[in-house]
Amino acid sequence: MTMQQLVKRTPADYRWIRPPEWCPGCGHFGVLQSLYNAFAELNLDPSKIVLVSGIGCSSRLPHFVRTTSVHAIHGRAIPYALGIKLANPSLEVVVVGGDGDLMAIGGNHLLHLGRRNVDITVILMDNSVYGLTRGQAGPTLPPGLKVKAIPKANPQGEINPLLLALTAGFTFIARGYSYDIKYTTKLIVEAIRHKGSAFVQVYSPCVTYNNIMTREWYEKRIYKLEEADPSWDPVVHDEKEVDTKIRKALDKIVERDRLPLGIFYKNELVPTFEERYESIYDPNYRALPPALQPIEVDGKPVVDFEKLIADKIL
Ligand SMILES: Cc1ncc(C[n+]2csc(CCOP(=O)(O)OP(=O)(O)O)c2C)c(N)n1
Ligand code: SF4
Ligand SMILES: [Mg+2]
Repeated sequence: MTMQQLVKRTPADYRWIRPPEWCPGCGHFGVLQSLYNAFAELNLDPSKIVLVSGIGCSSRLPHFVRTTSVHAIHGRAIPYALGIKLANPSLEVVVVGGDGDLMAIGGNHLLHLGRRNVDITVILMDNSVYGLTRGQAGPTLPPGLKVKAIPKANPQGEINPLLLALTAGFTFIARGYSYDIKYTTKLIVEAIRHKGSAFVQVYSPCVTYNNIMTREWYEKRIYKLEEADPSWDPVVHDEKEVDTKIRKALDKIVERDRLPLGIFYKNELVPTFEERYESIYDPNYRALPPALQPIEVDGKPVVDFEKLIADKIL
């Protein structure tokens, strides 16, 4: 057993000295606490976690956590996360962001993470508005709702993030609720443990700008899949079960009047991108990933750029 494994960390070990700067009561506090709890439960070494975000109130979260982090540009957290994970697959890479960041400007990147099944966890802090820029309609705001900052009812249709993630190919799909920290912690733990791309949508109300989808609004609608159906089993145990499990997940994901929470789908039988890359391109990829390879010897680059240019590889 290594020294790292002997250390038993607590949620406080992941708290950064800078206190969160969100409005009192904001749902994002619950996601932050759930993340501290999940990291502690998994006893992750803070220096091996990389949190990546874009721009938004939600995307400020990495500032409040004692890990390596990248507060990137709006909508581009996933490409940064992909680069980090592929350069050093031993890192635990977690993306956090809002519905604006991950579903609107960054929606395309989400699709391509799913189909690649890179071992990254994405946590969507969903409040259906652009909190940081004062409450405009976000892509998950249902049509017909009139939140504070828009002049009339929302004329646009909404994105169902779980439907998008499932069809994109994410192999772990779950939904939590930020004021239920214990439950959200459990989902985040499972998502990080999962081998492959994991997506967790957390309903995380904006108490300042979303005056419709409030705590009361959610608490009238949410329920837990496994409480409603004790036989609920989202795990694909055999490849023959894939279609049936996807259909069962879809049935629940499209519910609108009631909002199910829990794990909808989990399939670890799909190889990750890292596994495929290793078997097709480089059997030493994970043992000696790009981030651990020397880039120079005695001040000279290891790579012969002249040759690469001559070979038309660059
Ligand atoms: C390229 C670009 N376009 C637009 C913006 C303005 N902007 C900043 S945050 C944001 C959306 C934030 O909403 P969300 O991701 O849902 O986070 P929340 O604040 O609700 O937690 C927008 C549109 C920007 N910073 N950069
Ligand atoms: S504006 Fe909304 S999302 Fe942003 S901190 Fe305040 S309550 Fe939270
Ligand atoms: Mg938002």
